[in-house]
Amino acid sequence: PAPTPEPGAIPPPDIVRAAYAELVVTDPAASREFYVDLLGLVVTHEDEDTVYLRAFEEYLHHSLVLRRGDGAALAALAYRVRSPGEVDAAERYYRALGVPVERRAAGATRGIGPAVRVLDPLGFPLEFFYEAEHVPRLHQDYDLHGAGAIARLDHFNIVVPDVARAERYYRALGFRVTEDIRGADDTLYASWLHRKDTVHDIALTGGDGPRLHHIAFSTHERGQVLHVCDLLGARRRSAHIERGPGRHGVSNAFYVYVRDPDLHRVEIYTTDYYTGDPDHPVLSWDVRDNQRRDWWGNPVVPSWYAEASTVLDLNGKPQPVFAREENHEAEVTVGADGFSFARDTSPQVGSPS
Ligand SMILES: O=S(=O)(O)c1ccc(O)c(O)c1
Ligand SMILES: [Fe+2]
Repeated sequence: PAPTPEPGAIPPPDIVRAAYAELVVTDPAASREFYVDLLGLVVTHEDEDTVYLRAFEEYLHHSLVLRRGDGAALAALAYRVRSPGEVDAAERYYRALGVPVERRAAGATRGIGPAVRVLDPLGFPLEFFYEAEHVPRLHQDYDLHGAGAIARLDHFNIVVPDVARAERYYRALGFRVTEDIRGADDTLYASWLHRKDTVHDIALTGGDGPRLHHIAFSTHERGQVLHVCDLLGARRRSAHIERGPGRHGVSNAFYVYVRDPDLHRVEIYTTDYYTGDPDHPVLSWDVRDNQRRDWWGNPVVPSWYAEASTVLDLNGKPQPVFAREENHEAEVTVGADGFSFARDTSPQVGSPS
């Protein structure tokens, strides 16, 4: 079981939201072209090995760092905490869990203040910070926005072998579950948890892990998601589109997934829903419901279930991946994509009567 502290032993850090990801990329110039020229993110700072990117609504230095390395991987998922003291709280909490913990001086990552990096019990390199350099917010610089203007980073999605264990760990960190996908035998296939008042800051996808499934950016409107797709088509780069566009069942968000030059997966996502009241109810889906992952019942491409990014430890070493022991979602559903039934019981078009 995940080493979670006795309730009330050491309080977890007060986490505000998912704030930035640091990805290792093998060709920063190719990655820059993808994230800037195709997705439209803004360069806050760059040197020959590193590019610091942000979206138009963001005033912190960056929400994505691309750093040159030999192998594509996740170097860190960073959460913003509510005050400088909560960085110390993060250090105390994770030292009590007995996992690797490193203090980082201001500037260890350009634009970020004093921070703590940990290798968490799930095997993910997490960073907790408060202070960060403010840079101009471009939310009304409409002359700089493309028609697909990305507003902000929204969430991380990680692949973990044991979703229930991971969910316990994140709930102990103060995250609250908004939606999940369960089997008839109560197997937990996926779970979405939040700190900010949207559907999630972190999503847990059952599979061989630790691996990074995707990072997601939000736009304000569905048309902006569609423009990203149209722009990729216009540039003859449609091969970057992996899944969608479509409407999610879980979260109700409109989405598309693209793969970057290193095959890191990025979701462009919009119009999920408010989750800020204390009694916000959990929405549970049946794994056999073929509208759970796409509200229109469109198939989930196999690569979306199977492929994910390698995760590094605090010394930059790729983490071993452990096989999921429970059922894999892609295998428990039947039919074209493994779907078995829609939410209603109307006869399936084209299915044998
Ligand atoms: O495919 S799902 O509807 O389960 C889904 C919902 C929200 C997400 O952010 C996501 O990546 C996937
Ligand atoms: Fe997502």
